[in-house]
Amino acid sequence: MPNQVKTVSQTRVVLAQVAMPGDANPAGNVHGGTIMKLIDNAAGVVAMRHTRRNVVTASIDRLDFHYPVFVGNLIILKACLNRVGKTSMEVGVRVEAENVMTGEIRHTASAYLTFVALDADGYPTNVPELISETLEDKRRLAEAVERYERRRCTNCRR
Ligand SMILES: CCCCCCCCCCCCCCCC(=O)SCCNC(=O)CCNC(=O)[C@H](O)C(C)(C)COP(=O)(O)OP(=O)(O)OC[C@H]1O[C@@H](n2cnc3c(N)ncnc32)[C@H](O)[C@@H]1OP(=O)(O)O
Repeated sequence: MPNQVKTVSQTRVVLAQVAMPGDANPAGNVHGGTIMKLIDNAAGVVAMRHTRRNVVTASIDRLDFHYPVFVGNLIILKACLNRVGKTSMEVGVRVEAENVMTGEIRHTASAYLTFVALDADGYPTNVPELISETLEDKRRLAEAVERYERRRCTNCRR
């Protein structure tokens, strides 16, 4: 049912993956590009669950890595839909790294991604409405609207 209205909680995902030696950069920490791909996948699943359509990543906002992720850490990605436009959606992703031996969890990165839903011919198509139910959902929506306005202003100056 592609056009069915959905709540934020209906599409949120938590993905977890153990960081393996093959994920490491030459310094032995997890490669930033590996984390970026996981972020794109987690956010993409949320956008697909909301639309039940093919989606493409249109943009990724500034991405800061606060702490290194080490091989053996459990990488946990928490993603949810913040805002929908006409054919686009903003998904927020929080990345945590858990040391499974000690239980220590560190917030290592956050990112905001915009996805566009495509119809069967590959053209942008309308996305379902989003219901922001909780106070947290509403705060995220308000912040997403601010980011959308900022992006629009930046694009206008080009
Ligand atoms: C076999 C199946 C199994 C499936 C089960 C597995 C599930 C596993 C899931 C994994 C999920 C992975 C997810 C990875 C997804 C990729 O990796 S996609 C690859 C990288 N991305 C691309 O190649 C996209 C290339 N770009 C494009 O195709 C086009 O520029 C776009 C993004 C479709 C936009 O097209 P356009 O003609 O510019 O569209 P336009 O009508 O002007 O704008 C449409 C909307 O996009 C917005 N927009 C356009 N550009 C931007 C921008 N730069 N920034 C923000 N918003 C923008 C507009 O504001 C507008 O928003 P609305 O007002 O409608 O809400």
